[in-house]
Amino acid sequence: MSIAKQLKDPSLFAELCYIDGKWVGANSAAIIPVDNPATGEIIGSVPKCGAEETEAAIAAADMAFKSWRRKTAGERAALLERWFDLMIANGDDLARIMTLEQGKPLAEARGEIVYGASFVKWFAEEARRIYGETIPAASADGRIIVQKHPIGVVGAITPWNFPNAMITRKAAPALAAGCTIVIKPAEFTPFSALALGILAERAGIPNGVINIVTGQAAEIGRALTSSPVVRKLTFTGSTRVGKMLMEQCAATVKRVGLELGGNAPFLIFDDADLDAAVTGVMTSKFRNGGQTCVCANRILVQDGVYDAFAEKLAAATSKLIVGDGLSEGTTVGPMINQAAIAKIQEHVDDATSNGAAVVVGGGLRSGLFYEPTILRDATVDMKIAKEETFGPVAPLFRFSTEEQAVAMSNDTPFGLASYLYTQNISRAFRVAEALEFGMVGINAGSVSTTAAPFGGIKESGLGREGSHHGLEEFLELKTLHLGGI
Ligand SMILES: NC(=O)c1ccc[n+]([C@@H]2O[C@H](COP(=O)([O-])OP(=O)(O)OC[C@H]3O[C@@H](n4cnc5c(N)ncnc54)[C@H](O)[C@@H]3O)[C@@H](O)[C@H]2O)c1
Ligand SMILES: O=C[C@H](O)CS(=O)(=O)O
Repeated sequence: MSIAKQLKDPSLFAELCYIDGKWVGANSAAIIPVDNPATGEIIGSVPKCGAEETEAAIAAADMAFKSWRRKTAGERAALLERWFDLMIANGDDLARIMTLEQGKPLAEARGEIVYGASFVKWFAEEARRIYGETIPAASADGRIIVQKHPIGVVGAITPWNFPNAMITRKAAPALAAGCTIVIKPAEFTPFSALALGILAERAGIPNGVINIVTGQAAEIGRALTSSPVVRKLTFTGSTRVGKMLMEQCAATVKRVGLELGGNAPFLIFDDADLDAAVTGVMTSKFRNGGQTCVCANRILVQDGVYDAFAEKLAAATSKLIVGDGLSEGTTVGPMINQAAIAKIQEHVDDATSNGAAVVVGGGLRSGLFYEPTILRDATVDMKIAKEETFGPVAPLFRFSTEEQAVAMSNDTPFGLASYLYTQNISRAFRVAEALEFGMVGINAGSVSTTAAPFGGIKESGLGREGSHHGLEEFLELKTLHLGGI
């Protein structure tokens, strides 16, 4: 059945791009089919745009910037509030679109819609708090005033794993700051993005303020990064592509915001509350089938609780229900594509051929459905220790001392999220401060919330999203010097 027929409001399903307030196809009329990873069925198509259409979107965003930046913070906030209200009101349809194109269980998709919308609400409120500064000058009659201005037209490139929230976490602060935006969603999940465009239009956000271009990633990316009009590129996705885009942005000295890959360690000490730690791992590891940048990738367990923890985690994992995200009770949906399955299997095969033992799962069930898997006796030389698996596989590593656990954790070029479970408050702070990661969950399996800065260090990225820090990323400081210095 077509997506539209499954929606309360079929008009939320768009198969065209949104440029300058108009719904348009590619200039060449070429399209890209989009499938449902749970069934393999083609569920629609989107325009296969390239440089020309992206340049048109940039020009529209540039024109709209002139008037959008001049709106009062209250006016921008009111439009964002209306966009938020429409997301919440249409939450069921947005969630269904997401599950159909991305695969995650419907309950998780609903959760993402609320999470995604929360950024719009948050930054609508923050728009009113873009304060400047006055600084005492060196001379008695001098004055120094610091103003904050929107950076300009923003290019945003987003991934498939969170097709709604990764867009709103960028677009909402950009618009709140007075910027306009050109968004290129992932080719696997364009319909969630386009539905957000429909709701932005209905909210009355002016033409050209939000533009959404689907199509050829490299060509659209190149048009965004090479344009002198685009003053900031914000990207969420793999470290490989992020590095390439950063290089491309150098020619026009754009500001870059990069939310890249992770390799999160999850430390469980002998003194941890083991049941709480199991709950934490289940939340962190299996959300979105393990396809989350902050997912626990390496689970490090201290000697004294290793066996007990492995047993408890295996029992909890065995209760997960793999299936179509639309089926009642499903807790783990399909992986996004064959390449994802191949990488997961490669990691499991490499681990087992080097001494790891499968406790639960370990293989493909059918189609793109991979079994939730627990591996014991994982070691640091395995691929699974070095790369992001991005699937429902939990490898258990063993450690003896706190120092060893910290060293193992930090032995990665990535630095996004990390987690630790202990009941010793001194250890909690000591270890958290020694972990080289942008975020640390202490007795917490989740670090994702609107109010907190989200982002990584090292090769996991640059800049922060969410929180009041997320707004600063879209603002430039301008210093006015009055009188003598
Ligand atoms: N740090 C974070 O906040 C965060 C959040 C979500 C995902 N991620 C990371 O994203 C990765 C998974 O996402 P993915 O597979 O979609 O990543 P990806 O890098 O393949 O794709 C991300 C986006 O970049 C586009 N893209 C691909 N090649 C491009 C090119 N040459 N030029 C311009 N754009 C290009 C894609 O079309 C997509 O829109 C994982 O590594 C995950 O950890 C990070
Ligand atoms: O994939 C990583 C995202 O940032 C998702 S979330 O913000 O942690 O939900």
